[in-house]
Amino acid sequence: MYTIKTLNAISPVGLAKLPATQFEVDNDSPTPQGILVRSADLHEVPLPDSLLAIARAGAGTNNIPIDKCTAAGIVVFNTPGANANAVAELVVGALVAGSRNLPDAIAWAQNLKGSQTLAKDVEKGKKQFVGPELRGKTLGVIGLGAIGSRVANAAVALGMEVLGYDPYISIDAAWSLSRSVQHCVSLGDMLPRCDYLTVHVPYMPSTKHTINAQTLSMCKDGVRVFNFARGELVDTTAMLAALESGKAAQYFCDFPSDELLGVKGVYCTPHLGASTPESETNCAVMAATELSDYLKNGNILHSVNLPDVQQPRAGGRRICIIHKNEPGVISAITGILTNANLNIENMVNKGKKDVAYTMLDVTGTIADSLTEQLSGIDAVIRVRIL
Ligand SMILES: NC(=O)c1ccc[n+]([C@@H]2O[C@H](COP(=O)([O-])OP(=O)(O)OC[C@H]3O[C@@H](n4cnc5c(N)ncnc54)[C@H](O)[C@@H]3O)[C@@H](O)[C@H]2O)c1
Ligand SMILES: O=C(O)[C@H](O)COP(=O)(O)O
Repeated sequence: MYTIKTLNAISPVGLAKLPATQFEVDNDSPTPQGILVRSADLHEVPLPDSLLAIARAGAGTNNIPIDKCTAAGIVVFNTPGANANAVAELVVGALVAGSRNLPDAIAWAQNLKGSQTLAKDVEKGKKQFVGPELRGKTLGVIGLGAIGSRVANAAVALGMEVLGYDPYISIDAAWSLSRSVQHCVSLGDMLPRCDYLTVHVPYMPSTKHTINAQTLSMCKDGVRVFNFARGELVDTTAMLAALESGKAAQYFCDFPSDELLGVKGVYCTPHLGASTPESETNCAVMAATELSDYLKNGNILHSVNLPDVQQPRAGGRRICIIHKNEPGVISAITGILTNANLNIENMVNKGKKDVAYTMLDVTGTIADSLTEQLSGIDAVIRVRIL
């Protein structure tokens, strides 16, 4: 029986992937083997020794202390692409809403309630909300992953000229991108040409303040900026100055902060990008499935800190070892298994940066001391025998 703790509301369709015969969901457990989380911040939360895996039902993992998890042999999963459609639709909605001044226009129309001259007021007042069509305008997309590529393709379909910047684009994302999206090799190549700019990169130290005073200065006057990725990607002080000077006309942001709220030209939504029933279900199902397959079978799919390793069971017992990615570990492991008179039926080893994962299916009698012997190898971080 595995104990799973959920730190945010996780869709019941996802939790149904953890049947009560094998899993108990106990949110008060001090010793869970698995955690299911959305945006709850785990940086200051103690990680118990019992914890084997954390599954983030969503894309961004900046709320999880990844290096600390890796050092403790805790596998961190996310759910790539599972909420991308929800975010992309919201961004397209924001592009239209921003361009046509819908938030201000709606608020203005609400204030007409009770007017005796409503129809006249409408016709007289509407000119203040005139805004440009998207067709023929230029959109810059920074980050062409699951979300950025969908936004770029949708903008092409709306008749926009689309510029894309992503020096690390994956092969899958590149294949899914419309051929009309123009490749920019630098932000300097893209920013001076954009009427609209949207950012879809993960938040990491290297992407902090991707939009800053310098990058904003390269933009066209009156640029409209959309940030449905992470608040930290945009330097708020620089953004507010750009709005004040007219360099930027609008800033749509899914991450409200006190400085942003109430400022003319700023439109904040309450982190709504993934908040659709479809995406909540997709993310929860994917996260629960990843967690279940790792806990029961040692298989790793969509981990952000360990290599993806999966293989069907080949009989006997399965030994799963997380270890440092350095020479001599495999021979030390196989030496111990040989001395223990165990036969290796199947074995796979993969590394990712400084860490590696070795999974072996063995036949023979496993002694109680085997976990301790394998854990005694200097480079070994965690051993599980399933
Ligand atoms: N508002 C929301 O509710 C919501 C929902 C989902 C995701 N997000 C955020 O959006 C981000 C992107 O999500 P995704 O599903 O598209 O992720 P993804 O991993 O599919 O795509 C990210 C892309 O950014 C690119 N990239 C990385 N560093 C870059 C850089 N310095 N310059 C340009 N490109 C760079 C990567 O190559 C990749 O193609 C997530 O990390 C998350 O922070 C927000
Ligand atoms: O990175 C993500 O997937 C989003 O920010 C969604 O976060 P949420 O699951 O808390 O809505």
